[in-house]
Amino acid sequence: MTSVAPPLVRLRPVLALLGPHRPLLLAAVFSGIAHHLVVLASAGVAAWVVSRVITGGGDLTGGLVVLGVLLPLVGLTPWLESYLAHVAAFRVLADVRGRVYSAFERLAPGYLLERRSGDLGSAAISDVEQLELWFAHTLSPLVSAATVPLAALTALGVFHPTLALALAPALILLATVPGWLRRRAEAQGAELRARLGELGAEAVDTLQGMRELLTSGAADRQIARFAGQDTRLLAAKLAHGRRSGLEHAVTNAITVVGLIAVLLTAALLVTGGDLDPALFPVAVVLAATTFAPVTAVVDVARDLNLVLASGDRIMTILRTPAPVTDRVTTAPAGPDPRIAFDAVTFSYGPGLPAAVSHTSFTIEPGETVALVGHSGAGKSTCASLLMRFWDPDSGTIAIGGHDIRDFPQEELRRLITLVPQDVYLFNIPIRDNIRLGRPDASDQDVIAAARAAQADEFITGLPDGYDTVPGELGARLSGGQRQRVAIARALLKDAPILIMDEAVSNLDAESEQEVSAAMTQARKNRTTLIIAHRLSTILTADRVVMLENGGVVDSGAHSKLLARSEPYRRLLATQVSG
Ligand SMILES: Nc1ncnc2c1ncn2[C@@H]1O[C@H](COP(=O)(O)OP(=O)(O)OP(=O)(O)O)[C@@H](O)[C@H]1O
Repeated sequence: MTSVAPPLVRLRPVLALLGPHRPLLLAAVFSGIAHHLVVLASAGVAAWVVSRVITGGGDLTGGLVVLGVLLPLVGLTPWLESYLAHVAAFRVLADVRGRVYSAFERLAPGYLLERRSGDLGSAAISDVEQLELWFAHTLSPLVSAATVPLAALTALGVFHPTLALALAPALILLATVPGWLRRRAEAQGAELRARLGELGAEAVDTLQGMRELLTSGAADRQIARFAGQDTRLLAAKLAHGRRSGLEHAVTNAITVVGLIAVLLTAALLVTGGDLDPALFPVAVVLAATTFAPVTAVVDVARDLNLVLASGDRIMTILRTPAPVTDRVTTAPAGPDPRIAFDAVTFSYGPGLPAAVSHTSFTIEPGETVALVGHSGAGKSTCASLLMRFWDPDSGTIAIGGHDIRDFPQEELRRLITLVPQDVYLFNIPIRDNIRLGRPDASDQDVIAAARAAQADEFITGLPDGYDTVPGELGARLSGGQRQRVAIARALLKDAPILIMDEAVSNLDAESEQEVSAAMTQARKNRTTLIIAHRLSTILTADRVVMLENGGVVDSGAHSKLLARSEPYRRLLATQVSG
């Protein structure tokens, strides 16, 4: 990702993420300024005391009392700065993480299909974490770096203006160091974050597809691919490190040259009789202390490119508009679960062919309609449109006579339950997986739903029964078992409309019988749309709607279609299993 906007413009939205935590960070900034001023003052006073001891002159009590007051503050103020800045940063990070997760939900599933999940995971976790550098370690030092040197220059100027003039060039030069290689640094930051995201995505892909990799003998190739990406990440890190090291070296050199300049100037002023010798150590200590906050900022600024890149990646997610938005806040009262597609046309993006074209069909309350068609005919798209994952380009979909856009999405999805083909089980106990759509359901209700879905018997046979954790992606359960858990989930949610995407993969005869019994149970008293791949399912449907190239070619009872439609007979012969 290349960005042409200057860093301050790009950091502004990142700053806005502070939100209600602004006062906390402001308190950290004040503590930071106080810390540097206290260090400056105590170093100055200490140098003054030392020079009085060396020159053997006068009463030290006043200086020692001031030191006695300042020294505890030297310890307290940085602790306070660090504590407050970290509390603010961690709170902001928690907020931003919440906003990124909400954005995932808002953008699902369209945007998520276009991006790799490992890369999105990296944005949600490590990019957000990267912002800590900005909120906890950059903002406060940045303000201190701007204010403290001014105080030191003023003090030196009071001793002798030439001292301030000797220090100023080094300070100004130091402040410009992050700008020297800015473009290169930003490109490196973007590259590094992108490579990290890519590697995360590859790792997730590899783990998810491990079975396929092993069975196709492609594991070695994948390892080589992974190693290739790792090498690219290493190259990006080395480039970042080289530039960062160069900046560090330059910063050190400028600091030393600046100190020598003040030392020499002060020495010349003392020998020329223009500066009180007692002020010599004070001037040198002041100059040395002044560099600390500036170099601290230059040090963190070396990694600011990573913050900018992470901020860009996060803002891209937060700013992407949702594919569907709510236009109402309340749903129509108690709609009949009658579904009507009316001349619906939809394509997945500009320039792409219509996935569904002028499609019209209805499902009466309590009726089961089997949606059939060749692969790519538009069956899943119809189901996605009914759940408003996308809105049609033209035409309407209505439930109980109300356009589905007249329901808030949450209310609409409360009316519908989906049993997908590829059931996703979370790595939490089976009982909580079943409870997903109704978290307040009692254990008895969970068990009743599992019984109705023919799942209770196998669940109670598992080592931990309903407390068994099904493993990542439900890996410890068979396909038929996962489907029955999903049906139990649907039964427990008890929505009036059911969408089922029947599994294409072959289940063994026993599993198939159990899944089909569970499906029959789930369909009772519900308006059901089944994306059907089996004749046995089609036979139990009240009506069949056949799609071809996104449009309805025929609909009616199976027996009638069988008698009158050649495309339907061909479909049954080639695509539908027994
Ligand atoms: N996310 C997407 N982006 C772009 N095109 C898509 C997307 N999903 C589906 N399509 C395209 O839309 C068309 C309809 O796909 P859809 O998944 O609805 O068909 P289907 O009948 O459900 O097929 P299958 O039985 O194979 O699942 C196909 O041409 C497909 O390539």
